Amino acid sequence: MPSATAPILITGAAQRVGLHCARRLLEDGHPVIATFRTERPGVQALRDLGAIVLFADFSNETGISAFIDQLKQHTDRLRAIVHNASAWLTETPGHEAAAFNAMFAVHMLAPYLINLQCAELLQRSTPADIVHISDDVTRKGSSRHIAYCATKAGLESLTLSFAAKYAPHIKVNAIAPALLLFNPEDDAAYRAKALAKSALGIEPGSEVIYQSLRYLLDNPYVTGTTLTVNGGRHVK
Ligand SMILES: NC(=O)C1=CN([C@@H]2O[C@H](COP(=O)(O)OP(=O)(O)OC[C@H]3O[C@@H](n4cnc5c(N)ncnc54)[C@H](OP(=O)(O)O)[C@@H]3O)[C@@H](O)[C@H]2O)C=CC1
Ligand SMILES: Nc1nc2c(c(=O)[nH]1)N=C([C@H](O)[C@@H](O)CO)CN2
Repeated sequence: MPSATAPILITGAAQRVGLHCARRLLEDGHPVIATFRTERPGVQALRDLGAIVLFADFSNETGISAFIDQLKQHTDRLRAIVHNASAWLTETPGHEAAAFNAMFAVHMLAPYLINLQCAELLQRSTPADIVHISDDVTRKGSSRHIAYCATKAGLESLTLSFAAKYAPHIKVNAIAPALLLFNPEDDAAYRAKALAKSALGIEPGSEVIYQSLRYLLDNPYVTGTTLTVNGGRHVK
């Protein structure tokens, strides 16, 4: 049975994968602290389910530090931290640096500062985990999402470094999905092309990430690992 005292922090939980995992963690008996940036129906749904829901804008150090201060006013311990918040931005002409900085902040600076400044909260829980949500695209790069891919690759580097730094008390791992959920604006041609990239050829949905998260939380002998959840893109 999960600890009834130490909550699990999951970032970017207003919608889609983060919201699903927050709901599933609550169903499994974990107290949850969820972050949101934009008020969406899912935010109120999590409040109604008993989660502590905190505003967090990880766009810069000021916002990240403000969140950390707010978090520590709500709990003195954590069972796990799940870094799910993410921006999937392309290289828009004239806005490349802004996009890079935005994704560097949310994919690397926020996990880096939160992991450093909140480790004391994880030290008060046994077991204790950090999980980074990365992307299978780091395996080979992306010509259309260069900065996104680079910052997710940086997140996977943080996995290795923090796994070494925090062993043996805190396990640190990553999950690297490929296509999970289409976005509403994805047209039929894009969807067909994306599905054809994997051997299994499906849009699996968010549950495959919760299954992966559950494995990492429950397994006492896995750290410094990135779980590939990509439908077999690498064998296609
Ligand atoms: N969906 C997929 O097919 C795939 C997803 N992934 C990864 O899985 C994870 C979940 O994906 P998905 O659910 O689609 O993610 P979303 O694109 O829905 O983003 C999740 C949340 O991150 C929040 N966010 C973005 N930027 C910031 C910021 N600067 N500060 C605070 N919060 C921010 C968004 O907040 P707001 O509500 O304000 O926009 C959003 O609700 C991500 O890490 C993603 O990179 C990897 C491969 C495939
Ligand atoms: N933050 C996000 N990251 C990613 C998303 C998304 O919607 N939000 N979507 C993808 C795609 O599904 C891609 O995996 C399909 O080729 C990647 N990352």
